[in-house]
Amino acid sequence: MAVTKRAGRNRDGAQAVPQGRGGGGGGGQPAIRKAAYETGKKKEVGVSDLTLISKISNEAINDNLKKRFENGEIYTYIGHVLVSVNPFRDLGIYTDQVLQSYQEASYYNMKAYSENQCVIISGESGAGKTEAAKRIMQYIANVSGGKDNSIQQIKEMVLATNPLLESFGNAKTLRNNNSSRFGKYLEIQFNAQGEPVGANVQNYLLEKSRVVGQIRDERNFHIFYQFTKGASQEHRTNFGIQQPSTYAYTSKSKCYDVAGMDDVADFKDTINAMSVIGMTKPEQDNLFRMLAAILWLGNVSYVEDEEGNASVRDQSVIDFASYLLEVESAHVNKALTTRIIETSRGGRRGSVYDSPMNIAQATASRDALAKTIYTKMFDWIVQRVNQSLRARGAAAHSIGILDIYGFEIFEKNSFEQLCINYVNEKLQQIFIQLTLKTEQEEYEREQIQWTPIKYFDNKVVCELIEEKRPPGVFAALNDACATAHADPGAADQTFVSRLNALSGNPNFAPRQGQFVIRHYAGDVSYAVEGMTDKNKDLVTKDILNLVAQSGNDFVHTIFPDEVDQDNHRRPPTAGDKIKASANDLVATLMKCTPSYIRTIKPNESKSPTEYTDTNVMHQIKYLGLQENVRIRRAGFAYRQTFEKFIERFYLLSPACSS
Ligand SMILES: Nc1ncnc2c1ncn2[C@@H]1O[C@H](COP(=O)(O)OP(=O)(O)OP(=O)(O)O)[C@@H](O)[C@H]1O
Repeated sequence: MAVTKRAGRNRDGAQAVPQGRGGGGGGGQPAIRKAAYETGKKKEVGVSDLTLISKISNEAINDNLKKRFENGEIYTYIGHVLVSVNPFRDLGIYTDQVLQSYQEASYYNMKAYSENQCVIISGESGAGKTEAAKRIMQYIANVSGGKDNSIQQIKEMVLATNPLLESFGNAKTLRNNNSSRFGKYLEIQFNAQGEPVGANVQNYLLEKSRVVGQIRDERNFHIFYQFTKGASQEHRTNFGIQQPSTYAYTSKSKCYDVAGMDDVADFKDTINAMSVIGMTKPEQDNLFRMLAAILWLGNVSYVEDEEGNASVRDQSVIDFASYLLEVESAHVNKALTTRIIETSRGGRRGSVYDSPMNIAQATASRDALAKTIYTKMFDWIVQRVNQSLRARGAAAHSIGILDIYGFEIFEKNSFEQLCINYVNEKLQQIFIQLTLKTEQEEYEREQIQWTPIKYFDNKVVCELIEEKRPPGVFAALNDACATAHADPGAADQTFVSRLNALSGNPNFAPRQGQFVIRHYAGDVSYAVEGMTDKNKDLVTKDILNLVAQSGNDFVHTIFPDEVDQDNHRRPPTAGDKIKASANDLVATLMKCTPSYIRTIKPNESKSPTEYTDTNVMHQIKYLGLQENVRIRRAGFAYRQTFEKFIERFYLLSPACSS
């Protein structure tokens, strides 16, 4: 957490005089102000700020973090950057009393300097980003005053977004039992007195493929288990809800429970969070009805008829899904076994007819419907949260907290990992730009004597993925989607041939059916199969026709006026969307004063005692901590524009004393 122990010296805990070289500050802003002295009784283990270590090396940083970790000290600074090592246990340090004794840099700076702030939390999957984000929210709620009812209500709602969005957007993965499968930028708006008056959530790319399948020992989104285990009798009767083993979408990976997680209790928290946010019972029922529809759609299976076409195995399953979606069962049957084909002649539209699908195509179309409903529902939840959190009164400033899915490498990596890792590259790029690059450039510009400190600039990897010309990975994918039309296998092949153009790139290597990207955090091998299909991300005409016939108002709400499919301009692909939102995010973050939290995962076993040197060393290296320490140590601890310096310290001038 970007929080420092409050110093005893000044009333507000601020250090009145700028330090000399080599301490806190940095990033061009006095982001975190360090304590003048430790007020706690505990003896400091190692150094609490890595700029103070005697010798700068990856090994020395590791030794220091390890010593502190083993002593229950998970937070260590590098000037204004906070390094946090996941303790995998409750340290009992987040009590109200402890929170009150701390001073969080972004909140303080927002009030003191009237600047919008952002906290960028990064680190690999399971390193502790979401927990850190929650602690910051808890801290802000704790110290931001406001006895007023509406302020209290905003605080409660902001905190309630966590259990709600986690239920629908988090899942157990091999790397993390509560892994965020979507990205989130929460912006809390404050009035001139520093009281929260509203908030806004921006969500990024939900991993929707998880709705219809998970690998062994992973689960679907938490909500599916919460609902099936904890549903009320009313929902069980009306929506046909049984235990998770009943449904293909929650039983294929044979993983129903997560150690330390109580789905039934969590379900109560989810419902409670919905109520706090202001979701009415009918609104909640709408969501549960859609969840039930998804679960029952997953149970639709097919047999092959004499012509090799897919035919529904058990009509009663379709009938029940149709009842939930409020669509005639014949329409669902048709949408899941045939597809609309449109002929064109000489660029003109020809005739339209239904073509039967084989089992693989029918299964894909069933899954597409389930995934689409879930994504639309998730977007609706975020919108609904934003509607309730709309600012009451004038917002003067804001603090944004970015908690995005962490960098991940699995045995098999697909389009989802490419997008997740791409966003992580973009965040690393911001960190490099603002902490390693700009500062050195500034010294050079101001002709301050400076020995350049080398670091790996991952800009080249961002370009490899996102450049239009020469075409990067996303452009190659788009190109393949545009040229190879309906057959996904052919599109994947075209993609492979387009990728060949990248083979000279040192951060790229084509492999048989795969390609490797040398990311800042490690080499990842991506499987080509299915990538173009995922990139296309089309809501098919068949699905749109189906939902258009629904008698359920909520279905129409989540599928508002869909893209005009007759418009022949290519709709944005999933790659286009993630690229655009990642670049918007970067632009938003660049407008704020940043604080950074670099989270570290000490072991793979999620053990509270194990500290695996090789794992941590790898993270220390790719996070660029050593370079960060070098620059912070050699650079000026306090760097501020003259205007802001005056604004902050004019009272100390003798000229102001009379
Ligand atoms: N400060 C902390 N105190 C106690 N436990 C923690 C702390 N931070 C993380 N954990 C434990 O580690 C788990 C993983 O942390 P978290 O979900 O925050 O990781 P993440 O970086 O957000 O991962 P992902 O990218 O997969 O979403 C938590 O569920 C919790 O059990």
